[in-house]
Amino acid sequence: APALRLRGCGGGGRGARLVFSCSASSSSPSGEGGFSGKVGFLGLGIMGAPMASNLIKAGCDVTVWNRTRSKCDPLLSLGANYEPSPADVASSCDVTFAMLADPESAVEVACGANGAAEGMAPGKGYVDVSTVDAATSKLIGKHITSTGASFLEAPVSGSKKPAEDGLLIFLTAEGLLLSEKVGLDPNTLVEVISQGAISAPMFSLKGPSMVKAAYPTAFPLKHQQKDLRLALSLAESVSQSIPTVAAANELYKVAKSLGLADQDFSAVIEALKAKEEQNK
Ligand SMILES: NC(=O)C1=CN([C@@H]2O[C@H](COP(=O)(O)OP(=O)(O)OC[C@H]3O[C@@H](n4cnc5c(N)ncnc54)[C@H](OP(=O)(O)O)[C@@H]3O)[C@@H](O)[C@H]2O)C=CC1
Ligand SMILES: O=CC(=O)O
Repeated sequence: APALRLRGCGGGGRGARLVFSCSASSSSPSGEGGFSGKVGFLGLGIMGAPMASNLIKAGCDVTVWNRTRSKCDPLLSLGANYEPSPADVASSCDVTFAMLADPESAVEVACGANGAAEGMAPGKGYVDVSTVDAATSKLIGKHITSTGASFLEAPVSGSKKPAEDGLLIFLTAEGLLLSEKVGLDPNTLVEVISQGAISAPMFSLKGPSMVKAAYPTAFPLKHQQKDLRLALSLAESVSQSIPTVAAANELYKVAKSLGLADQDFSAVIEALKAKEEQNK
């Protein structure tokens, strides 16, 4: 049977990295515990679709659901099963992943009517890989664990291409990126960032788009601005000053007002260009 392995490594505790793999063999080469079974996937957008696709290609028995039903079709062609609601996916699977746009959709899919929590039970697991804030994650965790199921918050660092290539880095810290105030070991933070897409390679990934002024969407600008909003809100809650994020957020807001919300976030450079024009 195919095996889906979830194991924490590196840093330990709140800063641990999640190594996630699905292989056609049930034996773990490292000898560590894993599990075999049915895998659910909720949210088949830019990121979710290639992640689910890789699971299927690796031999996992995958069941999908997406708000817009038609986005399931390519996955069904690859052999995925379909269920009509998050609750149905959760009840028919051993572990269910969710890759949703933002906190609101993550809560709706997990805790709303016919949400995943309704299909959870002891022995099952729910892994939210969307990028959300700590309060949202705790709320979802509360709903899921109240059913006796397990919950893991595991946002990913990477983008469309790393998702397609199976090279995403899963971050399993409870409170992300805002220093010891939110309980994160800064050494682990540095280690994790140095291995992720938010290290210097992001510049080589986005720089060419900025130079060409062509922004094919890998990570929508609207989602980047949402993440800045989440970071600002968390920082506010612990009175932490994050001036660079605040400044970046202003720039992303300008970019959104220019109609660039659905472009790749590298289009933020257009906001700088607009400011220059204004100052002429
Ligand atoms: N793109 C990237 O490079 C990266 C993105 N992320 C994070 O991953 C997450 C997903 O991003 P991405 O795949 O790019 O975004 P997309 O906009 O492509 O996908 C968003 C998904 O959320 C679903 N969704 C939105 N609102 C609702 C709702 N109210 N109810 C149910 N489902 C809903 C969409 O369904 P529908 O198809 O019906 O619209 C879609 O499946 C975000 O949290 C983002 O911050 C993390 C790392 C990199
Ligand atoms: O949400 C985006 C990321 O790369 O992290």
